[in-house]
Amino acid sequence: AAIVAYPLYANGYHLALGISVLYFTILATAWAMFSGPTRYISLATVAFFGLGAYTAAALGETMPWPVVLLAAAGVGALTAAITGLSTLRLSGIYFVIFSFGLAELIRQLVIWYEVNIHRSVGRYLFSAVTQDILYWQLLALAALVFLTGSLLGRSRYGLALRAIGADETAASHSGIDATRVKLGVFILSATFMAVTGAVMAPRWTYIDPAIAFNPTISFQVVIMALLGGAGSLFGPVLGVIPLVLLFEVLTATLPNHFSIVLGIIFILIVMVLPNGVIGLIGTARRHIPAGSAATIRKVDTPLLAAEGVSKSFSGLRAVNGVSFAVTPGEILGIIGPNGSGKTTLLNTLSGALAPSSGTIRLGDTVLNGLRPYQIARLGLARTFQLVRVMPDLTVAENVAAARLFRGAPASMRGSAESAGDLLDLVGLGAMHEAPAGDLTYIDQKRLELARALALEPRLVLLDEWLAGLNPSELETGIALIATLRDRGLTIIMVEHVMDAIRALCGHCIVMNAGSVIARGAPDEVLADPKVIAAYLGGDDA
Ligand SMILES: Nc1ncnc2c1ncn2[C@@H]1O[C@H](COP(=O)(O)OP(=O)(O)OP(=O)(O)O)[C@@H](O)[C@H]1O
Repeated sequence: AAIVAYPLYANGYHLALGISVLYFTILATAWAMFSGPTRYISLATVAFFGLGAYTAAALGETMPWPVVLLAAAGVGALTAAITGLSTLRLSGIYFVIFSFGLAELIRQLVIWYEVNIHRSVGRYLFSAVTQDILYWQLLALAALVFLTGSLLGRSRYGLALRAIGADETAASHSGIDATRVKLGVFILSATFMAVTGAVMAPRWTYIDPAIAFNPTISFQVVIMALLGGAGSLFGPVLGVIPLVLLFEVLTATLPNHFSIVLGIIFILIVMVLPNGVIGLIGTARRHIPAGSAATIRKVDTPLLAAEGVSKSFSGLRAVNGVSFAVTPGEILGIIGPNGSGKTTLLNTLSGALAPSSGTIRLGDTVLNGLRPYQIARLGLARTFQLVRVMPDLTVAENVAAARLFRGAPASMRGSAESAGDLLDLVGLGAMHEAPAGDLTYIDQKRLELARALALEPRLVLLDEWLAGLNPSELETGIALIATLRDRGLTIIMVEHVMDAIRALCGHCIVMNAGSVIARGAPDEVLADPKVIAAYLGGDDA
């Protein structure tokens, strides 16, 4: 009530401060909605904010205010969709540079438009909006951004975003369409920024590109979100309040050194408070969204067939015309010396690499040209030779991430129980709430398997899943794979542990220099002189 009634008892200066707190709260929360979980550090905030302000300046005097706000939302969303589609494949520093460049590009385009079409660089916006009304509009928008952030965090998209931030490759192979999820939330976040710009526009009366597209706004928003903690919904607001007050003091006392102080504050925050103030208070309770129940289905139709699959890397033919088929319930072994193309072959099956030629079919579906998340959703799961878990997510969340986009959502309880069943199955029953990054190497491998199984796969690709296990762990691991086969799961395993190949595989193929040199029962192929020669000539000798 005190916050809502604030304009009634605050003086003009305090109301202006309240407005600054509110608009930075919206911008920082909207920024953290996308950049917090994905860790794509965007400096494009002011691009959307400025577009919103300009939309209001252009339409504000001729159209009803709700229509102006809707138009600003539309312009922000459309710009985010166009730029996001082309650039959200970038990550790390490339994305940061792009986002900074985007703000400058849009500023230059607006200047060009104003000079050449509108024939005047600035615009006046005379509106009946008083400071009180502006404050209440921002308050309503802040409530909406928190509500949206809360719903997003609870939805499967919230966990999907965090999975993408933790390991985008693993997320894609768990059935998450990373590009679409990132784009959707980028657009949502940009829409809030644009509407904030429109709501703020009447405050200035006169708007020109230097005001509306002031790059300092983007940096301030990043600093505020990081100080508070970009990883949680209410983190950014904890950074906004002290920094708005500090910037107020700095602008009054050190107007010429403002940028230097801003830079120093930024460095201090990153060094001293990498997880923000909220990180000091404690990790916010995380939510495991609903997924579909994970049970392993028995399938009777022929499963995977590769015909003449090749993959070349700039002249090197890593996989050369490989053909094989896997029948349901079978474990196919792929063996061969180091560098013979086994992992590359698995990568073509799972969509991580597009084959240069040949056809791969899962059931009746041709997999060529499909993206990893599409193949994962068809029921082809995988583990990685170099283990890939999503380290900041808990063990249970890692498993839940793989169920987000499989089938109809189940109730929260049903979902959690099935995650528990899977974790029990792989021997991680007691570790649900542990961060995956804290697990031992072996336990991370188990978690990868549980995550693969959470996709309800028809086929699982295991890339040296048994490597590095001690003899008793190996025995347990072999028994676990046998259990999965007995439940009807089909498995392709690349393995150097020959005892496991003998114990588990009905058939195997032997690769050397990209080609299949032998195929058949393990004992037969391992006695084949060609195979012995390949191993003796290879790095394993
Ligand atoms: N992305 C890539 N770019 C260029 N060459 C690659 C790439 N990936 C693999 N190769 C090359 O392709 C060949 C096959 O590699 P691959 O990793 O598939 O072999 P492997 O049989 O899985 O080996 P290992 O048993 O050591 O894992 C190697 O010569 C490797 O250097």
